[in-house]
Formats: sequence, C-alpha cells, structure tokens
Amino acid sequence: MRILPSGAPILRADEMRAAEQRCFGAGVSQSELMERASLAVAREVARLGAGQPALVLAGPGNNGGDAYGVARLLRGWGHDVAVAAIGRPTSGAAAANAAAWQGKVESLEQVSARPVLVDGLFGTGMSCALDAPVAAHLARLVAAASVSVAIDIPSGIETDTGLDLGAPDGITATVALGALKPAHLLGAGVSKCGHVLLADIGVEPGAIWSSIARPRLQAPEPQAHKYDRGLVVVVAGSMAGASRLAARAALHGGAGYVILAAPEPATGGPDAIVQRTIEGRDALAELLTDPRIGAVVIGPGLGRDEAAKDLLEAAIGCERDLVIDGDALSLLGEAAAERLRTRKAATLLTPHAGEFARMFDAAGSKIEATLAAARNSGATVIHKGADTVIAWAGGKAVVASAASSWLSTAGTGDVLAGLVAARHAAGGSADEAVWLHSRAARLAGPAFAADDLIGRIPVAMGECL
Ligand SMILES: NC(=O)C1=CN([C@@H]2O[C@H](COP(=O)(O)OP(=O)(O)OC[C@H]3O[C@@H](n4cnc5c(N)ncnc54)[C@H](O)[C@@H]3O)[C@@H](O)[C@H]2O)[C@H](O)CC1
Ligand SMILES: [K+]
Repeated sequence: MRILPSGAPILRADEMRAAEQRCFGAGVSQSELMERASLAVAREVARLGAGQPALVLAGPGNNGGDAYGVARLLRGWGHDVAVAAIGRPTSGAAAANAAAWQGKVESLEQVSARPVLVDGLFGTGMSCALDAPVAAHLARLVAAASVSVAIDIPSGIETDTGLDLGAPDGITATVALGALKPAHLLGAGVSKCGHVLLADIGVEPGAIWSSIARPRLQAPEPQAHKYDRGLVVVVAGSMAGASRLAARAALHGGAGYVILAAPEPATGGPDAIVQRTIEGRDALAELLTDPRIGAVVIGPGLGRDEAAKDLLEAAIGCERDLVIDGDALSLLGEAAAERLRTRKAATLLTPHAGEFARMFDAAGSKIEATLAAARNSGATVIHKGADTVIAWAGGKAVVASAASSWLSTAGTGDVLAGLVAARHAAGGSADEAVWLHSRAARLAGPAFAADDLIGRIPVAMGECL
C-alpha cells in the first residue's frame, strides 16, 4: 500500500507557481526557497538511501536547480555523489546551484547506474512527452537503483492530469514540494510516484482541493432515536441482490432505519431492514413524501426497463436527498445535468468512468471534469476509480487514490451507494463514505466479496470515533 499524505493541499502547476510568487513577494528569495526544497529532498535521500552511492539527475530548469542543491548537500554530508544532466539551468537560483556544484557533470548516456537515483530532470514544467532516449536512460537508471527518489514529481508525468508522458516504473518515493499536485493522485501518478512524501517549504498553498482524510465521527447522542441517525430508503429494481447490498451497507454505515422498497419482498438479509412492497411510480412517489427520509438510493439493481424509468422519475421528482448510482445513472445519460439542476433537494451521483463519460464532458483532468459536472448538475459527484474524485458544486474537491485494487469485484459499487446514503442521512459528507469504503476494503484483505466489505464498515467507523 503506498503512502500518501492525507488531508493535504493539491495545487496545479500554475497555482504552485502563484504560491511561490506570493512567497517571493513576502520577502523569501528564490535561492532560499530552492535551498529549502533541496534540503527536504536531500534528507529523504539520505534516510532512504542509507549512505549508498548516489546518482543525481539534473534537468535544465528549477527541478534541476533543486537537484544540484541535493547533490551538493549530500556530498557535504559525506555521501558519494555523481551528477548527470540534461542541458543546464541558465538563470536564477537554479543556475547558481549548478555553478556551485564542484563535481563533474556527465551525460545521461555515459553515466553508470548507482544504487541510489535522484530524479531532478523535470517537475511542474513538464510540457510534452519525454524524448524517447531520455525516457529510456531514465528507466534504465531507475531500474538499476535499489532506491529512487523523484524531486517534486517523477519526470514524465503531466502535473495537472497525471497523464503518462514517458515516466519510468519503479520510483520508490516522490518528495512533493510545498503541496501535492494532481500528478501525485491521478492517472499514471497512482502507480508511478511510489510513496508520496510532502515537504513543507514555507509556501502557503491556499488550496481548495485536498487528498482524502480520515473522517471524525461521533457516536449517537444518548437520547438519539433511529430517525435522528437517518432514515434511508433503497429503491429496488429487477436485481434484488444489488439493492440488498446497498441496504445492508446503509444499515452498517450508521443509518438508524433502512427501508428496502421493492416490487416483492426480498428473502434473506437482516430483519432490521424494513421491507416495503412498492410497485410503480405513484406508489414510490407516495412513499418518498415522508419528510423523515434522510436519503433515497436508486440505481443498484434497478435495471433499465420501463418500470425502472418510472421509478427513476418518481425519485428525481421527490423532495428528498437522493443518491443516484449504477443503472439509474445510465438511464439519465447526457440529460443528467439538465434533469438534476432543478432539484430542490441534494443529489449525490456515484458514477464510474464509463457512466461519467455517458453523462458529462470528460475534458481536462479528472478533478476538473468532475468539478464541471458538479457545477453543471448542482450535484455532489463521486467519480470512482483507482483515483476517486469527490467534487462539490461550490468548487471543493477531494481525491482518494490509495484504494485497494481488490475493490474491483461485483457489488462494491452497490455497497458504496448505500454507504453514501447512510453518511449523508446522518449529516456526514460524501468523502466520509469514500474513506470508510476504502478502509473497509483494506480491512477485508485480498479477494473479498462485496458482502464481506459490509461487515468491515463498522470496524472502519470505529477507527474514526
Ligand atoms: N519556482 C521556484 O523558484 C522553485 C521551483 N521549484 C522546483 O521547480 C520545478 C519547476 O521548475 P520549472 O523550471 O518550471 O520546470 P522544470 O524544471 O520542471 O522543467 C524545466 C524545463 O524543461 C523544459 N521541458 C519541459 N518538458 C520537457 C520535455 N518533455 N523534454 C525536454 N524539456 C522539457 C521546459 O522548458 C521547462 O521549463 C518544480 O517542480 C520544483 O521542483 C523548487 O522546488 C522551489 C523553488
Ligand atoms: K522530477
């Protein structure tokens, strides 16, 4: 499991540069800022490299400037350090750091591999794919190292999107400078950054995007009753199993009362789930007039036939907070934003990538596309995947990207939908549910079934009290 700072600020490249400018404006010199960055990285390299011979790769810009600083510090601490470079910084603190390096500088082609590799070729200035020879030499040198550390971002990952522009596999750890970037959490960054460590270099990020954090939950008040804790209605369709998973997840996710509204009573499952026989649009619309309902879930096992469409109409038309998942998202399709933005109550969507692409424009990074979807639909959007982005219409975004890959099994989405409804009905936020779902998966270990996940939710909640 990779280490990733939780609750940490995320900045795009331009936002990071603006934050650095604010720092300069406050009187911090560029060489001071670069020295803080170099010191943070050198300390991690000394720790992780345990004194083995190191090879520092230095690029033509400020990422390279950091690299020359790292090389100088390591050598000053007695480490055996070699430097290889692409180009040479020509201005500012980076040029000064390059000039202060007393040792020789080799080319990527001629330099021999060493046990410790520091990647200071490119950082937030990556603007296009790495030249193939550069990518090949970088991959060779990373593969030959027993420990490899990337400065700020592994070279070859696009800062704002996580797009792979030729980055090597196998980086041990990335030292993010000042703030996380989307590259540490999205796309190729999920697998290519290795462990991500965040170095504070005294820059005030001022970010409204952050990495997911463990939620703080409260036990129910002594005088609480089931409605206080949240009444969740799960609308069942043709595949009862999926809606039962969602209902059980809602129950174990803290809801005080769960109703499973289905055309015919489902057999099995906890008796604590209240079965209501509901057939057709009007009957469901009637049930959903109950003001005590904290959240309605529709989608798991709904199916996509006419009956399903009728139930979805009733759910969208009701004045209750609504979680829309799975088949219901597919039925909405590209009409989603228009259909949902007029709803008076809260709406939460839980699309995977395919469902998202059928509903919204996927342009830009996954964070920006999800934020645009939230703004256009007025809904909170949980855009699932190895990197899950939770975005609110007001512009806030939370990214979770250390989830267990064992979640790729049938029914885990149904569990998440029920959990989102339970946390919402209890007054919690969508990212709470995502954190609990991911933690429950970790606790369930390898090769779990979605049913096993449900039993771990209370354990995950126990870690948040
Ligand atoms: N701003 C500061 O004072 C500090 C910045 N920090 C570090 O600086 C980098 C960002 O540096 P920048 O000079 O903007 O860009 P890079 O060093 O990442 O790239 C250098 C340069 O390379 C060219 N380039 C881009 N892509 C390619 C490519 N595929 N092939 C060849 N050349 C390419 C382009 O011209 C770039 O300008 C940041 O990550 C931090 O590491 C310090 O940490 C703090 C002070
Ligand atoms: K780098």
